[in-house]
Amino acid sequence: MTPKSPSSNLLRARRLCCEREGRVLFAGLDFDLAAGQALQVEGSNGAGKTTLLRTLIGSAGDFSGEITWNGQNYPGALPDLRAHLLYIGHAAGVRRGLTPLENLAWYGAGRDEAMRALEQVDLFGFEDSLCQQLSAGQNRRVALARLFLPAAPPLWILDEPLAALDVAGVSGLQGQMACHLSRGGSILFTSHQPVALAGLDTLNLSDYASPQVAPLAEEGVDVLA
Ligand SMILES: Nc1ncnc2c1ncn2[C@@H]1O[C@H](COP(=O)(O)OP(=O)(O)OP(=O)(O)O)[C@@H](O)[C@H]1O
Repeated sequence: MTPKSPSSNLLRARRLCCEREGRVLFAGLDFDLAAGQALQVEGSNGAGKTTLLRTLIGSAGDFSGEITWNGQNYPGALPDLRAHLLYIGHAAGVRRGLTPLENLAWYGAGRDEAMRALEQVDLFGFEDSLCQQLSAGQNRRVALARLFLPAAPPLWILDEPLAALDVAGVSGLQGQMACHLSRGGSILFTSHQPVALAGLDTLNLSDYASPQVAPLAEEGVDVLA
């Protein structure tokens, strides 16, 4: 197989619609994510941000519309997408019975590169502590340390990466995101906080929300005041 240049990496959605429990979360959603581009998915609680991300990584197959990766349609594109993807979900994917070093080793990192990544997220001295003994913010930093490994894949999909981080943590992560973009990587992420990234594009799910059918106050139907 001929290796693709970073500039050929492109995630694209057209007329994307997701529905949960009979409720349309978003419909008619279009976006392109190219190499070197960052896209922040915005929307209120329950708008469907996590659902969108899980759909894009192939964990939720119930959607209508079209998603392509490098020109190939889902679900056929998913094996190649996953080979180029680093996904950090809401739950961060940290194995709490392991140490930070062991967590990074699970993702294939050698000790030296894992130590360097843990230093970057200010976890030096905690590398051998069990994650279950670390704070919420420190566990988030363990998850985010994967972004600081030299072999980090080109496409990052991150669900609330800034959650639980202190000011220095936010600043360090923003710096690493900028560095990734400058190397031709791409990032799609959610955040309820503003993120300082040059050239950041936004995708607000409220622009794609369908009007919901209001409950009818029919005779014999109880409607809460
Ligand atoms: N597997 C599922 N089964 C049923 N309903 C679901 C499922 N996944 C999500 N939902 C519903 O879809 C809606 C959107 O959820 P989602 O987690 O995508 O929102 P969000 O925009 O990420 O919210 P938040 O900002 O609070 O994290 C919610 O009402 C949720 O209950």
